[in-house]
Amino acid sequence: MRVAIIGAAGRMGKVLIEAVDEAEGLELGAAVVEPDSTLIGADAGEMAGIGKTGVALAASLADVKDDFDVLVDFTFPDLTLENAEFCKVNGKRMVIGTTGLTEAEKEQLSLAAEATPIVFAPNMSVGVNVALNLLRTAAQVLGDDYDVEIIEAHHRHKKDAPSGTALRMGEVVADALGRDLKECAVYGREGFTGERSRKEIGFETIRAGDVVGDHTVLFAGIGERIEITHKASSRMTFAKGAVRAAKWLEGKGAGLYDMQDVLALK
Ligand SMILES: NC(=O)C1=CN([C@@H]2O[C@H](COP(=O)(O)OP(=O)(O)OC[C@H]3O[C@@H](n4cnc5c(N)ncnc54)[C@H](OP(=O)(O)O)[C@@H]3O)[C@@H](O)[C@H]2O)C=CC1
Ligand SMILES: O=C(O)C1=N[C@H](C(=O)O)C[C@H](O)C1
Repeated sequence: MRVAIIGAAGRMGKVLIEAVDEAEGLELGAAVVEPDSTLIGADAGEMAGIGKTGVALAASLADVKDDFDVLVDFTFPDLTLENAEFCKVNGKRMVIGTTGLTEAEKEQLSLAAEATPIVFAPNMSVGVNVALNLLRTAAQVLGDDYDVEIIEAHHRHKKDAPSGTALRMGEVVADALGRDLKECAVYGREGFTGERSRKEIGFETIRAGDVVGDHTVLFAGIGERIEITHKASSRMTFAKGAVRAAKWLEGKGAGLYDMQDVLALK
């Protein structure tokens, strides 16, 4: 199966090139950088620091249309939606790690997935996806007696907040507690806020240095608290998940899937 990576010179893009190069059964078919990049034409592997791959960095998906079967996209919402339309029209499968999409943008993605199979997940690591199931269990057992707060930390370059993973964690916990996250989420606190309402789910965001991605969900009751924490120490954990998702897509029909489907955790 031939894989194209878009956003190839990005933090995730470079690691994805390495992960695809190492993966059995996958071949790097194309790597796309932004259209004004001075890197166009350079070898993708050399740019990623793994030596020659024989794949030249391209300026657009249209330029490499015949060179891949699956597109791996860790970029930003506008571009991801554009790419999903391209994949829909050209019969390409897709693995999407991009976060920060609005509800309307997610709806647009669902429409593209009616025509082509797409795995879309805010976090491709096995650990986070196992943690989502632990959170569901914890919330079901602890119920409304425990206050829920979600704390996440990422590197200084991250553009969206809270992280896609933190939001997904919030959705899972809210769902298990019979709440709607849109109604009970509180994003940061400042000033004279009054007492905490019992059913809110709080989000706290830290942006600092080179933190790859830390998430903690705190369930705090009277006399005890439980913290479920995941810490990513290398982006390779996300890239390996994306590789797994790309392989899993082979033979799948059109539809919007996530990593819980890929890992059979549903
Ligand atoms: N699901 C998951 O497991 C994970 C998801 N993510 C998400 O992935 C996304 C990307 O993160 P990260 O790699 O850190 O971000 P980066 O900003 O490092 O990467 C994005 C890359 O896309 C490039 N780009 C911009 N426009 C185009 C274009 N038209 N064509 C091709 N490439 C283009 C950018 O180039 P330039 O900088 O020159 O504009 C940049 O190199 C984020 O949404 C992040 O939250 C991250 C890690 C894990
Ligand atoms: O931007 C990042 O770096 C990450 N983004 C994802 C998110 O928003 O949840 C996943 C991971 O934590 C790294």
